Amino acid sequence: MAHEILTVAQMYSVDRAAMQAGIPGSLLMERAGMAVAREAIILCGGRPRPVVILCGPGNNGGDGFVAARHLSAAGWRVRVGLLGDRVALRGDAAWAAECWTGCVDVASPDLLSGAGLVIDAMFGAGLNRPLEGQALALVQAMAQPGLPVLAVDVPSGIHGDNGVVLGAAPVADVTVSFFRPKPAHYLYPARGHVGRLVIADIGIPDTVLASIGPTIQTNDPTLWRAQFPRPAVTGHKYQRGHALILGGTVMTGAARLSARAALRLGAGLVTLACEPAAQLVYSLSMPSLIVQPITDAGGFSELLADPRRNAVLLGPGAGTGALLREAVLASLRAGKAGVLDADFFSSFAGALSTLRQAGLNDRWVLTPHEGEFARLFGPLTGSRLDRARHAAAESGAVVLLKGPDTVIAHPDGRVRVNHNAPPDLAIAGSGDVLSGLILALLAQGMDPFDAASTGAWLHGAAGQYCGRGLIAEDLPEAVPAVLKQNNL
Ligand SMILES: NC(=O)C1=CN([C@@H]2O[C@H](COP(=O)(O)OP(=O)(O)OC[C@H]3O[C@@H](n4cnc5c(N)ncnc54)[C@H](OP(=O)(O)O)[C@@H]3O)[C@@H](O)[C@H]2O)[C@@H](O)CC1
Ligand SMILES: Nc1ncnc2c1ncn2[C@@H]1O[C@H](COP(=O)(O)OP(=O)(O)O)[C@@H](O)[C@H]1O
Ligand SMILES: [K+]
Repeated sequence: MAHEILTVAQMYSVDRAAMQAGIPGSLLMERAGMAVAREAIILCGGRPRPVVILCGPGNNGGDGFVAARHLSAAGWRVRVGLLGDRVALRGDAAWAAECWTGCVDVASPDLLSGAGLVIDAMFGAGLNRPLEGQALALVQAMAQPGLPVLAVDVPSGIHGDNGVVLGAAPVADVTVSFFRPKPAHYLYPARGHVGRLVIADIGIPDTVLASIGPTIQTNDPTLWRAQFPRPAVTGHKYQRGHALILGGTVMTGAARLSARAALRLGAGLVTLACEPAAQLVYSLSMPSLIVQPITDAGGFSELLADPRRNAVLLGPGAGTGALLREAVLASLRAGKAGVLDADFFSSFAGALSTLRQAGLNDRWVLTPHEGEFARLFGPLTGSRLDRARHAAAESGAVVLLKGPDTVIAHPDGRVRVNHNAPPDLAIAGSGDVLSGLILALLAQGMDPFDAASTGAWLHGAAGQYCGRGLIAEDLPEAVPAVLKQNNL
């Protein structure tokens, strides 16, 4: 299964490389339009419906003309509406329009009356400004209840790279794109407009990717299955890593959730360090948890001195006092691997250089949600993907930017987009479970970028497994079933 996501610029390079390899652009367009026609037939259960195809002035419109020809040949009643002037069509789009022998109307909202399906072939990769005028009116007209929409490449109005809606965009039932997906197919808000995504093979050989060097991937077990830690037959607990968590005194639920997740995902031992006032809460919560009372950061440093304690989680429920700050700096200086989450971001707001000086590097995973992200990194611009990548480069650490489209970025520029998380995960404590999952994988020696990817995916899978009504406590308990289900 292919995991690459290509930016619009990379897709244009792919196009050029395919043509240099001797595949004419018109052939690519022919196959693209055929794929669109095929998916329209599937969408309508094989029963022809009156279809309106709205074609734009570029090659996206060209795909529409090809689809029109194939649907018409299959016995469908096809009306084509063109946005712009027919004589202004160029290149392959002009060729595709010439091959269409039916009539071509001026694209207008009236055309849609009586339609059983609309194919949106107005703008794809070439969208370069917000929709207005007639294009905007057409998108608004597509929002009729009960009118299915099939989008070609991307719903018109969606920018392929950043997932932003420029003005307006239809909410498609199906989007048919070609060769590889674009970032917008996975990033919100665009993802909410894409519907079912079909990536059609239009005969571009995978070999063209060698010269492109894609850096963005969709997150999936095939990327990290081979690195997933499994207990050795003759292994003992110390070979499965010893995770260390700093627990707070007031919000004790957070660190308990993290600890539970770390234990469930196979960390050999989990120690939770806390002030004596909270010791009983933690001790009584989980018999398998080791609880170590500490009175200050010196006590935490003593725990760090044991090299077997190889992975540290700092932040969930930890409060924003001196203890957390000093524990973070001591852990970085000690050269541990770990996860920095939750209260860590308030404690180190705008203090990236302090963290870097203390030794923040790619053994560490930062797991902010949008608000926490802005606290540490400031108001960065660009897509979530751009911002996570920028933050990873700036911090030197792996950055996992949480959300329905969690983005995981490595400082070397690699990025993965997670896409299996159900909205049921948007609940208190859910992020604490995620950081505990990643901690367990780091403790077991997994590469931090893979650990973050694996943690995000398992978190999404656990959310799906529990379904509606889940609470954060359910997620660690779902881990054994999810591992079994996925043969991990
Ligand atoms: N391998 C591949 O990738 C393959 C790609 N293929 C297809 O090619 C598509 C890309 O084609 P493309 O480059 O011609 O761009 P496209 O999306 O048609 O738009 C450009 C036109 O829109 C105009 N325009 C832009 N924004 C506008 C706005 N807001 N409002 C109004 N006008 C606006 C812009 O006008 P201008 O900026 O010049 O004024 C220009 O005329 C791609 O999405 C896929 O469907 C397949 O055929 C096969 C293989
Ligand atoms: N709409 C959503 N769909 C899917 N996952 C979501 C959605 N909203 C949040 N999440 C996930 O839920 C978790 C919430 O984490 P966070 O905000 O840190 O919660 P908490 O601090 O209460 O633990 C993150 O893993 C995030 O990716
Ligand atoms: K489109």
